[in-house]
Amino acid sequence: MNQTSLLEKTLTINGKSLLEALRTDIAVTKNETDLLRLINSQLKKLINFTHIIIGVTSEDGRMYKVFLQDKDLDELKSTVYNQGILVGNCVSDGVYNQAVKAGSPIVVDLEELMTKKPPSWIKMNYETGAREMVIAIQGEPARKYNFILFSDIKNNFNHEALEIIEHVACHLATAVTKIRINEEIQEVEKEKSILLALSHGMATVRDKADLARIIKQKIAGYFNAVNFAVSIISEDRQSHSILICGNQSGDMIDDRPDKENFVIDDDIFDRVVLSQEPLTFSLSRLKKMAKIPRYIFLYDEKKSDKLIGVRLKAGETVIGCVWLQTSVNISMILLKGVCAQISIAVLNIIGKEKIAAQLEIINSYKKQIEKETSYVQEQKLVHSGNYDMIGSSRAIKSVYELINQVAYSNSTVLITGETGTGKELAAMAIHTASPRKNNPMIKVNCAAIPANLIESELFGHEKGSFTGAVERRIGKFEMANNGTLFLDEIGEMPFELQAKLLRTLQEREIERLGGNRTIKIDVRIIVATNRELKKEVENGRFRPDLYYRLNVFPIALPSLRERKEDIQELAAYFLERYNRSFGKRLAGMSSEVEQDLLSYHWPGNVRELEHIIERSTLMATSGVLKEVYLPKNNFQEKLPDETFSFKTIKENERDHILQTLRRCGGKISGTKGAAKLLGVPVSTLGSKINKLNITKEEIFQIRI
Ligand SMILES: Nc1ncnc2c1ncn2[C@@H]1O[C@H](COP(=O)(O)OP(=O)(O)OP(=O)(O)O)[C@@H](O)[C@H]1O
Repeated sequence: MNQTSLLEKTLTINGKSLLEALRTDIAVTKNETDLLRLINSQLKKLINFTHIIIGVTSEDGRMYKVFLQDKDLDELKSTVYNQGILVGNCVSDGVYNQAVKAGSPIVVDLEELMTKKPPSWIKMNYETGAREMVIAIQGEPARKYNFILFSDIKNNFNHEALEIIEHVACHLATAVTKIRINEEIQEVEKEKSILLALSHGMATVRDKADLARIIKQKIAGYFNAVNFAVSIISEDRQSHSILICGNQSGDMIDDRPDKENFVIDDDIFDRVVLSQEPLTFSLSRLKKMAKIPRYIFLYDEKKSDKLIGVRLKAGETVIGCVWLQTSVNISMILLKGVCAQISIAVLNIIGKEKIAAQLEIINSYKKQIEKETSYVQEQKLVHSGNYDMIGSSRAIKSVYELINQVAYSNSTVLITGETGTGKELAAMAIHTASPRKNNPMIKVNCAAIPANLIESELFGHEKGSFTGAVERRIGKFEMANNGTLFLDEIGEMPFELQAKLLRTLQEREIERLGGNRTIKIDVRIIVATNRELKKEVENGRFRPDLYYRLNVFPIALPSLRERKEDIQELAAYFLERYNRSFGKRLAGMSSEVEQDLLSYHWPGNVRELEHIIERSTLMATSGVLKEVYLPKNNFQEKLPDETFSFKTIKENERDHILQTLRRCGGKISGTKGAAKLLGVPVSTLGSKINKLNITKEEIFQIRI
């Protein structure tokens, strides 16, 4: 009779072998709970023991850790205990390896072991009252199970008990293997269903918020994520930034840190990017590094010390990483599967954002081009308008000659003359007589643009080249390409910019602000000023080299005082023009008016003449122009620029109505009323007075 049958015989109760019953029950055990129940109900009938631990070695055979323990033992559920026994112990701790070496169950006297240096889990058991234990090892070398039974009395485990333990351990090992396989199958099924649910969710991801929501709902809880982040690598691959981050309970913080770019210069990020497998880091250790990468501070090690990094790949390219801070052991296979799906979603988001950004750029270009086209058209319109140069005096004729001489060439022209003498008109005449006439003439008034903006106005800028440069903008030089650039009031050009302008004129190429490529330009330059540039040079306000570069072909426009013989012709020309635009039918002007015009000294030159005729035409009723409104005491009056102020037609209309009302003593209707004089119905004048807000005080307060 062999040993087992002997045992079975001894342990037979009511004709039934307890061992046989246990063996059969163990064989059909499906899960951990059943197995524990069995151990408590049946094994304890065969052997006297307080509790049991079933452990398993790691795949590499270097560690062993708890697979199952007697749940009744509350004292052993303390964190410290679990940390020791659950995380794992080294197989060469002096206890485990001794049992392996023995080849059969060994009894360990815990009191004696406590005098040496026992593993912490033994200490913990001793503290709960255990004084003796049996350790039995079973299974393949790569996957060994250990069964540890404790007793609170010494010499509890006799020879017979050891035999039973050895015998039962063999069956328990089979049962545990089965349970573990079952659990693994269940785990794989669960992982599959998670991945399936995730893939359904991922298919709906359109943006960061969607991805954050899906991760929070479907993954973060499963991985018990204290923190979860997805970071993406920049296009130049020099930095990475957080796309989304959050945790299972709190909201996924969507945009918070993504503005921050972390330069890829640390070992941690590099290691994750290079590793095929997820990498686990200890946060407390990372935070002891000499140079801690800033993104590591997103994770508070007090919540959990474990940070797992997994790379996200699109084809062969690593596009970012997933960071998972968790306190539990997670399936790395599942994590990799999850990350594969996150990669697709991230790629979609980045792609969409990129397309959106490109669309935005295209739209802004479109808008800019539309703006620029309309500007150019406007410019063309102005310059192709029938604004002939009027005058047949010798002085102006010599100007025409110069214009004709220079127009066909590409030479730079410097037009000088008092304000309103027709410098811009002359520039236009040069352009329209030149081979460039079908291309734009672009005007820049150097005095009208703030000094700090002239450079970008002339040369353009790239997006972000300075605060406020929210979009790329081409400059006037580029706009005028193949045409003419008219720099009015060149004397106002900031000194610092004069050198750059000189360089551009010499090299015929420009570089946009913030740009890094030079752009060839073919532009004819015409500049104008009412200052004496030579004097500006002498006073150090204008660069002499630029002055000489501009002064290639000077044209000096005569003042109207110097060509009085043109006044009549010009006045008739303007009268005709404003007759048309105001719908008037003035046949001409009286000889008194002609005389008045001739005797005036015209500090504002042709512009002033034009405005006076415009105003007088507006005020005239019918017949001939009998009166012109010249400034009083004009001969002694101040400098031209100070005397003349531009007015809109509306302002002129207001002034005119006001003056008429004053002359009529505020009378609106009747033969001597303002309405009659102005040639409008009384009701029209009444509503105009209201609209233009002309008050009684204004009418009566001021005497003309
Ligand atoms: N010879 C001319 N024939 C017809 N109109 C003229 C003549 N000269 C000037 N004008 C008109 O006078 C006005 C002022 O002319 P323009 O703007 O060319 O002068 P400017 O010398 O450039 O003035 P500023 O120095 O103030 O810029 C314009 O409306 C223009 O059409």
